Amino acid sequence: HAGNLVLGYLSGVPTVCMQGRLHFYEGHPAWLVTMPIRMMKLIGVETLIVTNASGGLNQDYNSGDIMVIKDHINLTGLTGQHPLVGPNDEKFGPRFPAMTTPYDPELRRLAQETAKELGFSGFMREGVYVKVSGPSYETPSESRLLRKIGADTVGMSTAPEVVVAIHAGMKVLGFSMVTNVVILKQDSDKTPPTHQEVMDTANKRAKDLQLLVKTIVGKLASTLKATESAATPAAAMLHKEKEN
Ligand SMILES: O=P(O)(O)O[C@H]1O[C@H](CO)[C@@H](O)[C@H]1O
Ligand SMILES: Nc1nc2[nH]cnc2c(=O)[nH]1
Repeated sequence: HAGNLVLGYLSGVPTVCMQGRLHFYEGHPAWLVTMPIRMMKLIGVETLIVTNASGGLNQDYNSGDIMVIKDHINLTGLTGQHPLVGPNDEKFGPRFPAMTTPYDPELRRLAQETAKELGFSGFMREGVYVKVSGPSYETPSESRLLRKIGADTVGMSTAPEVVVAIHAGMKVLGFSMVTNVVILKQDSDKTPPTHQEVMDTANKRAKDLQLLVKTIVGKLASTLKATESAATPAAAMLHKEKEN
């Protein structure tokens, strides 16, 4: 991961883009992993679009599919590594935030509609993402467990960032790209996952996901109050930059 924070305009909308993210398995505590989300909130970001690479637990899924995230299971959060543990900062949100609808239904509908227009329907899905700690990939028994509790894809990120975004009142849209189909059976003759496979599949599908996100952001432009004004600190900074 490049580790850059890129500020600019995407389809005319002031945008902050993270080139890479922090992960819990790298040794960072959950609150630090999600710090960039709070930073985005403070500079005026209203909508968060998250993407990830994941293993397909749903055996109908293929490598290269893009799943619109309908809901998540924050497994590490449920078991104690929750990003909001510690004193609550009321400036961001309440002590006990609801997580009933973390992924905005209107944005999900827009994503599916846009994907259809772009001819992407053949590889679009909608389902549930489960976040585990990693860094090891799952054993077949662990994968069957995750499938049984209702997950369609599995990965090592995203859910903590989304929880912090929802706590702070942001709208969220999420995409999970299936980079490998998870092995559910013991003694399978299928090839075990590798990070190289994950990166290769992600790179092959990257242009499609980029176009999808760019088109969605373009459609959102008319509804975002910051677009043509310097309504937020980030937008103000970018407007100034544009004028110079
Ligand atoms: O979730 P992202 O960061 O997209 O990446 C996924 O791919 C990596 C494993 O190959 C893990 O980091 C996992 O979480
Ligand atoms: N935990 C997990 N993370 C992934 N990221 C990409 N593929 C996978 C996978 O199979 N399991």
